[in-house]
Amino acid sequence: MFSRQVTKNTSVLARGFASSARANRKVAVLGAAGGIGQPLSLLLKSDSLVTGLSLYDIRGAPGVAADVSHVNTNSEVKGYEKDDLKDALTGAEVIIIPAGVPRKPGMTRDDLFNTNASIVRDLAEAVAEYAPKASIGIISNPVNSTVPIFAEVLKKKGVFDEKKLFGITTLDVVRASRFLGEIKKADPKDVKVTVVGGHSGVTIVPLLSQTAHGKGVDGETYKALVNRIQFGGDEVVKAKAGTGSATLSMAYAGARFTNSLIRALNGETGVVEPTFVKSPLYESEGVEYFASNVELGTEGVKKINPVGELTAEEQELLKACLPDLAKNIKKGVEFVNSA
Ligand SMILES: NC(=O)C1=CN([C@@H]2O[C@H](COP(=O)(O)OP(=O)(O)OC[C@H]3O[C@@H](n4cnc5c(N)ncnc54)[C@H](O)[C@@H]3O)[C@@H](O)[C@H]2O)C=CC1
Ligand SMILES: O=C([O-])CC(=O)C(=O)O
Repeated sequence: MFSRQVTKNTSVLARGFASSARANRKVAVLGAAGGIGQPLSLLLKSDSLVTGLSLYDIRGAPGVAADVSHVNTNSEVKGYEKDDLKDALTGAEVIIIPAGVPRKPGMTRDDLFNTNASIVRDLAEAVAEYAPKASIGIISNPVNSTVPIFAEVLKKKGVFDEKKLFGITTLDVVRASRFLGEIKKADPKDVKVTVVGGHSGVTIVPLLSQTAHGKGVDGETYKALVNRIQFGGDEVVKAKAGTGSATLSMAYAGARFTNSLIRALNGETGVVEPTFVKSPLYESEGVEYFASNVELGTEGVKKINPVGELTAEEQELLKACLPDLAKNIKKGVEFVNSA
């Protein structure tokens, strides 16, 4: 099902996602009853690498758990709500977080900060207490700020491991692959696009020159494609007309990321996913977190790949990205430390 950046992968239906040497992983989803949480939980239930599924939401997760638990795969599913966060998190090795409000038309992701920052902070406090060694994937927006918020809370609690905290930016490469495939009339599974930076507007930097299919795209077509990749989320927000943002494609992207992470944790080598992590790449320019292709391993982040060679246009895109990204990161860091 998942066409991935670097390693091979085939149909989930054919093999229940990829198999791996040691398949024994409990995954917790926080925000499991939401627009993303429900289809993500279903996809994780169909992933043979997920042996336990712990579904938590402030409301509704036991119902979702009862529903997906009837899917005839081997994993155990349990649902938790309200104050049951401790039980939901205990023993979780991977925690995926789509908790928080989505955008409405006219809003930026940063407009979600006021509501989602405190949701993510509170969940980070619980994770620090009940699952401090877990690998954590953050979906909640604004990702450029929620990842630093999560990190600052874990630092305060003395349990921050930069190898184990990931902002999930997979949807950007999923979109880029699909949109470029449409233009080149190619099967998206053969179209791999590297996307770096952050996860909002101009902080999303597609590197089309680094893929064979992207090389010939220029002029207005290039500009329109870059814009569509950067603002793909807005396309969905507008089409949903006030009822939310991308949920199904995000669930697909989140399940792909989780599957890659588990395969790497289980010892598979050569697993590479784009993800927003604590990164040295632009630290000297005040950007402490940055998405690029990251090789995953048994401890989480194994190797952060550099962005590679950029065209003049891509250098301009990166120039526009860095100051915005630095601002978003600072806002997250200050939210925790000025409280
Ligand atoms: N990283 C990415 O690429 C993407 C991120 N998103 C973001 O994902 C988030 C969720 O989006 P949707 O699922 O569409 O929203 P939704 O409103 O449908 O679901 C959110 C769920 O979070 C739950 N929730 C709220 N506070 C909680 C808490 N303290 N603990 C546990 N659960 C809590 C709600 O009860 C609700 O069920 C939004 O912030 C959205 O912007 C959306 C699409 C892509
Ligand atoms: O656009 C949004 O608000 C949701 C999101 O992050 C995306 O779809 O990429």
